[in-house]
Amino acid sequence: MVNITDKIKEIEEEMRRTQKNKATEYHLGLLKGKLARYRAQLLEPGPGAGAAAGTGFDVSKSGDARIALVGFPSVGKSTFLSKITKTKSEIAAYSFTTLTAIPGVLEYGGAEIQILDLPGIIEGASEGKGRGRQVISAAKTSDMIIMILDATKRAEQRALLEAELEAVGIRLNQEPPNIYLKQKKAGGMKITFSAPPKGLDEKMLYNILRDYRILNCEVLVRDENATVDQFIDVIMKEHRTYIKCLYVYNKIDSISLEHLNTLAREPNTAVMSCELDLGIQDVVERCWQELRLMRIYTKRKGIDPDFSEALIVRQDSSIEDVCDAIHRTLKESFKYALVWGASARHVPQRVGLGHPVCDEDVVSVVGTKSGLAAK
Ligand SMILES: Nc1nc2c(ncn2[C@@H]2O[C@H](COP(=O)(O)OP(=O)(O)OP(=O)(O)O)[C@@H](O)[C@H]2O)c(=O)[nH]1
Ligand SMILES: [K+]
Ligand SMILES: [Mg+2]
Repeated sequence: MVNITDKIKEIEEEMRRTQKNKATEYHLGLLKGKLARYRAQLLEPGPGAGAAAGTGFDVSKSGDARIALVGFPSVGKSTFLSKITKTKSEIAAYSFTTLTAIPGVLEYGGAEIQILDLPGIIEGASEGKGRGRQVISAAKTSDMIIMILDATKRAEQRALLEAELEAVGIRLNQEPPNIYLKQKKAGGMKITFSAPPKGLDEKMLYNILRDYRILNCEVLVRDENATVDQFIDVIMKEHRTYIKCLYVYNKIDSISLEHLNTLAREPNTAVMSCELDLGIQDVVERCWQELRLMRIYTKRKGIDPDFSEALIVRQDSSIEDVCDAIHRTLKESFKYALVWGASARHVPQRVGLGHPVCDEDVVSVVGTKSGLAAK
């Protein structure tokens, strides 16, 4: 049996050899499609693969959100965890000091954010080198990734790590593509472009779909900048995870001011020195902004709201999510809610379950049975 890793290598090699031009773009598109399929197979726990193949570490999610610390060995992941949480994870100058996932809790803005310190990963992690696959699976379960980089190391480290995450279907700081794909039982392929993209055409999509044995389907490409890679991502939707990532360069105490300025200008990037306690609070604030968690204050009838304790809900939450956060059966007796704050057109506004809330809204839930108003 030919090993999947070998097949992947073969395709990557062929792609490197193939010159990119108008005549080869269909062939390259097909190769990309095959590559995506093999990579997904590689991550599926096969017979005898054991738990290490596809699953992460045995740490249950807790708190309002989870952030994973991902990076090469000895960049300072554990040092950072120890700075921002009460958890102490072993710190040392040698690689692979951390061998499992160590969870800590960051308290910020009334929220509890779980921070996952992970073992260092190395090149080839996506193919199973080291604990790479376990680390990556843990990263996939998080709401956000902090990619910690060593400011004293070569610039390629960032692209290398991105490629490892990319290879297992993690898409950093990207929105899911604006392409609709629906598989059907019959009727052939119906491919439509709402605005013809520059890098895609019907023949290319047709070839890839046929290679995936998707012969009956409806496709609508709504984005004129859509790429082949994005189209493959849509086919492989179940294997793709879209996650926010903040790139953090640590150890800036050991580089020149000039180099520091260059690093700090990269997109989605922060710089810090755990050793000198520089920039750490800034990283924490950037995380809070990226997670876009909302603080909702609840209020009982006739009593002032309690501003000392916020209910934390995720971005784009509605009154329904607020109810669920208070109690899982509250919705059943829900009549209406009164809302004060940025989401209310007038105060208080009487709203239903679908009403979207804003950060720092005050909400009072009114139920059909007595005693069910928000705590
Ligand atoms: N100069 C400098 N050294 C740092 C800084 N932060 C951490 N270190 C040192 O870097 C080394 C590695 O730190 P760790 O926190 O163990 O790194 P890690 O990323 O958790 O490493 P692994 O668990 O092995 O992957 C230690 O010797 C730290 O003292 C910093 O801001 N500046
Ligand atoms: K280390
Ligand atoms: Mg560590």
